Amino acid sequence: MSKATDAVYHVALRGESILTHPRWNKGTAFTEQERKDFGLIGRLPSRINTIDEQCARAWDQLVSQDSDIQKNAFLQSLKEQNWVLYYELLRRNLRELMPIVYTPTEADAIANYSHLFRRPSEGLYLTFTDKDSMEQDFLEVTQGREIDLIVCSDAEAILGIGDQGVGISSAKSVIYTLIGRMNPSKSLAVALDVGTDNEKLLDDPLYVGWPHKRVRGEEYDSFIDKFVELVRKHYPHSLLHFEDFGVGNAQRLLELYRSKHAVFNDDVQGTGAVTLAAVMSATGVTKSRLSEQRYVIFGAGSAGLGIARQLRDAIVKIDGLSHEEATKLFYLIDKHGLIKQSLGPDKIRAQVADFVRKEDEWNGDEVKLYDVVKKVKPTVLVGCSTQGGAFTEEIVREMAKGTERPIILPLSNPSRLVEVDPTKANEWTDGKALLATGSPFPPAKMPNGKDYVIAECNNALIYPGLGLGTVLSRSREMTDTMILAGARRLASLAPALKDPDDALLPDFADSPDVNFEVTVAVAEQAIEEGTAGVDWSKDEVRKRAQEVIWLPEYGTYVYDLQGEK
Ligand SMILES: NC(=O)c1ccc[n+]([C@@H]2O[C@H](COP(=O)([O-])OP(=O)(O)OC[C@H]3O[C@@H](n4cnc5c(N)ncnc54)[C@H](O)[C@@H]3O)[C@@H](O)[C@H]2O)c1
Ligand SMILES: O=C(O)C[C@H](O)C(=O)O
Ligand SMILES: [Mg+2]
Repeated sequence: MSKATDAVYHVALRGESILTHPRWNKGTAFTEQERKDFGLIGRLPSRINTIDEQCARAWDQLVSQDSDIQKNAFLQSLKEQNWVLYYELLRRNLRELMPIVYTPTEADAIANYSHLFRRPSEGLYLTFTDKDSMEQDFLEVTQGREIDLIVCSDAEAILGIGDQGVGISSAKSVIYTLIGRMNPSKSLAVALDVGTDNEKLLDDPLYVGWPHKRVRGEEYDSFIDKFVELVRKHYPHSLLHFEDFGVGNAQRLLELYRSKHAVFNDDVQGTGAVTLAAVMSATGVTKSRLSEQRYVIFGAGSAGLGIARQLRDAIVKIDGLSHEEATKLFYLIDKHGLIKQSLGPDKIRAQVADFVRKEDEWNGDEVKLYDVVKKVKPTVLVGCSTQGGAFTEEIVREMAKGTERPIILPLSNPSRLVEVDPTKANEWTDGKALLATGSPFPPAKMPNGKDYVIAECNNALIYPGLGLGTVLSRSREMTDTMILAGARRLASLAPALKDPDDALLPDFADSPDVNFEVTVAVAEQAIEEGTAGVDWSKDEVRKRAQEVIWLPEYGTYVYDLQGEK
């Protein structure tokens, strides 16, 4: 592992410029020598603090904030001042602070982006009206930087809260550093502002984005294409991560670009991968195979379809069923009920065509979730519908009649949109349900009085590893088999495999080590299948993965006009 503490950095910034640069600022931790060399003596109070003392001070200030959203804003401003302190504070308190910087609080931060706005987030804003100067604007922000990872969003479907216009979220790139231990200088968050159809934002005089209806169709496509081409031209080896695009674009853009560049759609592929790992873990508990399950997926949008495809492909690959046989195990439900032939093309998106059920199996127009559960007797029920409370007591109890250990994964975020509160699902199934949720929830009580830990089945548990494995192996593509390798590695680390009463997935406190393993698995697979741009042995993959780890430690600075800025 790299030891930043021993690292010596040559830095070309002095005085105010180094104190206001979040990558280089150490605040009161600048040493005596550094204060002399960088012109800081008169700019800092005399006492030199350790990182421990700085963390203690920042923690006291953090806990004095009244609400989670204020804590989120405090941490955001800490990030703008001092990356090492920010990431170290989060690293030390990962479990407690993840829900503040990420889901669920991040949903509120994005929804209130314009009102909480103090200064632009570090990152790049590309607005439709400035499309002609896009390359210049892109280079203005990126020039001279080595960038491995670009996280972009057009904010049309932010978690389950819908269209948020220009609410740039650096939360997803923060996770690459926090959990993936990636150097934050090497990632870039990009807001693609193509307008918004959110009337509340359009009517809000304080809205900071482009107050215009969303651009769609060819104009939208050519804007996105221009951006992707810039990424390909200037950062051909980068990973381009798409986040929270609308359902009409997520899968479509992924298919359009995935053979040309290493692109990744987190909501489709990351969610598919983490859910596969959760189901593998749960079927480990029930000692059954993936191909022996009956799957009901409630909400057939980006996440639902990604999950269905990922599970289906794993069944083919691992259990050897044919594509058709595996597809038949799935029942997808969207807002018009079960996806079946009679709904017709208006109500069935092209992407779900594979999963359309035959009409002769079903009567009636719109078949509701309860009726599907009653007839199909699913063993696995997944929620990604944005419909809080949709898995009612009646539905959960009906499911429990048809299977001994119902696997119930209500994945919609943020917390208030969860399809069923896991405590309730546990109660209604007498502690039999195997549960994981998209947002963090407290443990439920088992009938024997023990806690049942609710695993967090959130794509953040795996996407940093999927991304870093792709970047590390210099792959031009993130293939389905690379993703499958990452999901299988994650599943192999599930606590429930050791103790069936334990959580279905590893805790977020362990997520850095878990993602390290995923990174290694993805890179190994890329090398084995020939997608990688390197040819390393397994030992070397592990060694290289360790070498690129970035830790939030200051190191020693030497003032050097030729140094880094
Ligand atoms: N846990 C995770 O890691 C994770 C990852 C991705 C998405 N999600 C969550 O899943 C949810 C969906 O995300 P998405 O990106 O797929 O959004 P999406 O908009 O692409 O999909 C939502 C789907 O739900 C359908 N839907 C709406 N009302 C419904 C109803 N009453 N009954 C059945 N279906 C209905 C919509 O028609 C749409 O197809 C969000 O809440 C999101 O936060 C969780
Ligand atoms: O952002 C998250 O917490 C997970 C996921 O990407 C989502 O859109 O809900
Ligand atoms: Mg998302």
